[in-house]
Amino acid sequence: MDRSNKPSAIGVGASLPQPTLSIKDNVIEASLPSGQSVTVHLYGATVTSWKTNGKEQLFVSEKAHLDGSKPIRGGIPLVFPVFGPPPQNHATSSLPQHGFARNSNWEFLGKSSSEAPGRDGDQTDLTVKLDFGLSHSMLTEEFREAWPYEFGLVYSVTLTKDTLETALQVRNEGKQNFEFQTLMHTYLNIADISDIRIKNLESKTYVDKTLNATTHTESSPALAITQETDRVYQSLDPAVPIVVASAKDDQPLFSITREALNDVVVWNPWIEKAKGMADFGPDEAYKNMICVEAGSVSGWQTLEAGEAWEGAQSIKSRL
Ligand SMILES: O=P(O)(O)OC[C@H]1O[C@@H](O)[C@H](O)[C@@H](O)[C@@H]1O
Repeated sequence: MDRSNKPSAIGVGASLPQPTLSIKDNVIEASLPSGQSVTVHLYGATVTSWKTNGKEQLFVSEKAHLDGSKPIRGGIPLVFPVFGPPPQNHATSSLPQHGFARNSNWEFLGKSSSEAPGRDGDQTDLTVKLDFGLSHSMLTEEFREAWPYEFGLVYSVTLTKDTLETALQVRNEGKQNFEFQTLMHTYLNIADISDIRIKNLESKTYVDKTLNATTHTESSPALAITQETDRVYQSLDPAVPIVVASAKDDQPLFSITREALNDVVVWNPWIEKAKGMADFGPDEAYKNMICVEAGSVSGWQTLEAGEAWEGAQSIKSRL
């Protein structure tokens, strides 16, 4: 993941095609000349579409609320500063499930283009990065009271020829330390849940939220999803990709590497839970999604006054 943000040398006085950007009704869309595109709603800075070769790579529920009345059911909602229901007697206790980042209005900080060396020698691959910001003063009064810390978030969404990268920087801009959890709640679009296997989780410890949060060790080298699944895999090596592979030919459909996000949640609501979610639809759509969520959620990150932390994921898709 090169997020060095080198300014584009091409395009200055040259006629090479450049990334395009559109901003309409609080929705930002960027496209690369090679055809890939990404869409981000300012509500939650939620990535709601990522297309490569005209194919949608992210799942969004047909019943998702896109009007800012509810976190968006699909794409990549961002979880911060607490994952799941907040614990009692903690600084996050008064916040809603998964915190406030996914249900706050972010600001668009701008677009930057950069060039990466092309795969075939002298060719250059363009990338486009979109930055979004959220800080204490932008929160609703209710959230400001529930979590009264001076923080700054910068969320960067970078589109390359074959990857989507999302990076979150958390800054403590106040005088007191705070604790946080964060997670990129990625809904991957798949043709059929019975045709995928999740690899590189074998021998890893996980908490099974469908079994009273008991701890287990993964025995499968290629995990099939055959029922409601809600597992928090812990202490993974972020450089080892989590691979969602096709069961038919064992080829990767998605490959996810991370930086400083050592936990991975695997979630599929399955039949009954899907039916029970008012914003999930159609009912059968649980077959077309798998959430593989890179995060830092099994403990708390403590951020001291003036300090910053950064975590990131890079999702590569089969083109
Ligand atoms: O319905 P929400 O708040 O978007 O959460 C969806 C799921 O998100 C997952 O990350 C959690 O592990 C699940 O327990 C939860 O059900």
